[in-house]
Amino acid sequence: LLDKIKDAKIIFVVGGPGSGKGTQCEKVVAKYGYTHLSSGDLLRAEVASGSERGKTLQAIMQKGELVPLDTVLDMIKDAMIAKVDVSKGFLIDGYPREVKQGEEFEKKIGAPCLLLYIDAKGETMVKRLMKRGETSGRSDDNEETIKKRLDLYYKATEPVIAFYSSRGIVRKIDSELPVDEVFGHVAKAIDGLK
Ligand SMILES: Nc1nc2c(ncn2[C@@H]2O[C@H](COP(=O)(O)OP(=O)(O)OP(=O)(O)O)[C@@H](O)[C@H]2O)c(=O)[nH]1
Ligand SMILES: Nc1ccn([C@@H]2O[C@H](COP(=O)(O)OP(=O)(O)O)[C@@H](O)[C@H]2O)c(=O)n1
Ligand SMILES: [Mg+2]
Repeated sequence: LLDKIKDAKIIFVVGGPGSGKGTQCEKVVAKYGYTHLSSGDLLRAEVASGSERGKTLQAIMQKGELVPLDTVLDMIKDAMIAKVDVSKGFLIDGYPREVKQGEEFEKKIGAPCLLLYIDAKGETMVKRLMKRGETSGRSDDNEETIKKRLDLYYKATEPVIAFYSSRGIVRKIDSELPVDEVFGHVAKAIDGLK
C-alpha cells in the first residue's frame, strides 16, 4: 500500500490560520479530482465522535496548541490508505505545522512534490477568521485562540516553508487576491508538475 502512495502526487498546503487553504483545496478537488485531507478536519471529526481521545484533542485545539505529532500523522496515513486506489493525488491541508511533522511524514509515508504556500497578511487572516467565527461553530474561531494560532504559525510553521524552499518545491501564492485569482495561481503551480 505504501508503494502505491509513493506513485501518487503529494502536495502540502501550508499557510496561516484563515489564509484560505481550505477554500483553495476545494477548488483543486473540483478541477483535478485530487483527494483533500485537512488535518484540522480529521482532528475535528475525532472530537465530534465523542471519544476519549477526542476530548483530549479538543482541549489542546481550544488553546491553539499543536496536538501530538503521532496522532495527526496516524490519522492522515489511515485516510491516505483508504483512498489510495482512487487517488492520483493528495492535498495535505494544514500539515506540516512544524519541521518535525514534515520529517516524520516523509519517513512514514513519502515525499511531497509541491508545497503550496498560501500567504496572507496577519491582519487579513484575523479579519477572515473573526468573520468565519460568526457562523463556523468552530470553538477556536475566537479572538483569543486566533491570536495564539497566529503566533504559533509564525514561530513553528514558517520554518517549514524555509525547510522546503531549499528543496525548490515551494510555490508562494498571494492569498490577498479574490478567490478565483488566487486559484489561477494555484492551478498554474499544479499544471507545472510533471
Ligand atoms: N476575500 C477573500 N476571502 C477568502 C479567501 N480565501 C478564503 N477566504 C475566506 O477566509 C475564511 C477562511 O478561509 P478557509 O479556507 O477556511 O481558511 P483555512 O486556511 O482553511 O483556515 P483554517 O481552517 O483555520 O486553517 C473563509 O471564511 C473564506 O471564505 C480569499 O482569497 N479572499
Ligand atoms: N497538523 C496539525 C493540524 C491541526 N492541528 C490542531 O488543529 C487546530 C485547527 O487546525 P486547522 O488547520 O483546522 O486550523 P488553523 O489553525 O490553521 O486555522 C490547530 O490550531 C491545532 O490545534 C495540529 O495540532 N496539527
Ligand atoms: Mg481549513
